[in-house]
Amino acid sequence: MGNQTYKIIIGVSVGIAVGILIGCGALIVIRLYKKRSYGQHQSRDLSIASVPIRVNGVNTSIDSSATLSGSGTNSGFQYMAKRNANTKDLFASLSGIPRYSYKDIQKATKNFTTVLGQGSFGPVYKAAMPTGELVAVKVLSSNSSQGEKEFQTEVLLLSRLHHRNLVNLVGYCVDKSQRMLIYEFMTNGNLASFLYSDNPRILSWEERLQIASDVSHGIEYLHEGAIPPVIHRDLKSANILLDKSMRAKVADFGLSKEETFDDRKSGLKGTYGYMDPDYMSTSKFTKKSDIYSFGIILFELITAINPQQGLMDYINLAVIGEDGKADWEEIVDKKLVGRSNPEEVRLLADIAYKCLHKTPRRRPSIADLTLAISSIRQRRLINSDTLPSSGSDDASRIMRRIESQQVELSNVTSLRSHMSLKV
Ligand SMILES: Nc1ncnc2c1ncn2[C@@H]1O[C@H](COP(=O)(O)OP(=O)(O)OP(=O)(O)O)[C@@H](O)[C@H]1O
Repeated sequence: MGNQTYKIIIGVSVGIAVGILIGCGALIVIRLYKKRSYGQHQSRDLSIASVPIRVNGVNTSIDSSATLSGSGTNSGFQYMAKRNANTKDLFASLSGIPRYSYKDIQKATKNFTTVLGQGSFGPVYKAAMPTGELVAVKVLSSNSSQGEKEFQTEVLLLSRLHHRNLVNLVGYCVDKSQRMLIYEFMTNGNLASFLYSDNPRILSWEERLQIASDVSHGIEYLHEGAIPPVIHRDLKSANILLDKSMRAKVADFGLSKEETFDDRKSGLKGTYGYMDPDYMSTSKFTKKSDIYSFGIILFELITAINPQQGLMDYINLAVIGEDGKADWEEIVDKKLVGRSNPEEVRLLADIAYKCLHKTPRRRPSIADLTLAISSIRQRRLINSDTLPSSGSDDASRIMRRIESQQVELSNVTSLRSHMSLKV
């Protein structure tokens, strides 16, 4: 009897021990499996995030594993280039857009004679392709440290993103050490040159509203049309290009460059005057940082004051008006006085100001902004008989107020530079 009980106890104990062992083993297997599939999911996300895919219906999907090494210092192209010395073929197969030889471009640019501009990437030349199509050729300077990476980003991105408000990439050149990007030609150059240079051509209020609307559509496509979404990171008036009908397109994405801010090498990307203060303090760049930059562009359209030369001070002066409310009339571009509808200016400035909210999540989304801008334009169509509404008395009163604001602004700016000299 005692012996029987002893055997039962041993049997039950062995059974429990085996059960526990099997249970632990199963747990370990499940955890390992979960970890592996999470890792695969993460790396798939990374590869997708580094290569946005357009949603225009054309099947341009590429093997995302080709870009897996896009994270870190090696881009997908570099990784593939190591596996295959023939980089030209790789670009062709990955981007799906035409590749040209150096000789083709040399001929099309008439040996690089007509310079359209100079960016941090290198010079931009005008060219005529054999089909007669006019294009702009961006030549990557050999001393551009960020250049190769930016070049690859631009080709990968732009070959997938197509929208009427984005500057189209129509070709590229990879020929020995030469790297060039070929874009559709934008006859009227960049928006900044209309606002800040001695350009005699004045942008009308209607044109400014149209430009605001075009840009918001371009950003809306990047933020909400592309899968996964694309954040531009360097929205500014110099990156808004105008075609022959003064319709605007967003340019230069993928080419965001390392810039120093406040003379400190910070690794922040973007351009001083357009950078979201929240991004500068957290280093976290979101769609709402693009919204901030778009708000600055809207204020540029309203005021024609350069963000790198006191635009924010100017805006703040208007906000601390006598009654504590913003007085946007005081900051409108002098060239628009008597030629714009003050109510429309106020509506656009209110929208722009919301984009600058210090808390990113309280800034509007690009879809909200597109809608708001289009409602100003619709309102304009409905009320077209009654515009412009400011009479000549009104106009000279507004002009005097703008002038006094500008004096105030130059006082603020000189006080600031005086103080920074002392520090
Ligand atoms: N597709 C184009 N059509 C016509 N002109 C162009 C085109 N692309 C660029 N340009 C001209 O060349 C200039 C330089 O362009 P690029 O994009 O290289 O530099 P950026 O945007 O002005 O400066 P950064 O590179 O520092 O941001 C532009 O300001 C514009 O005037």
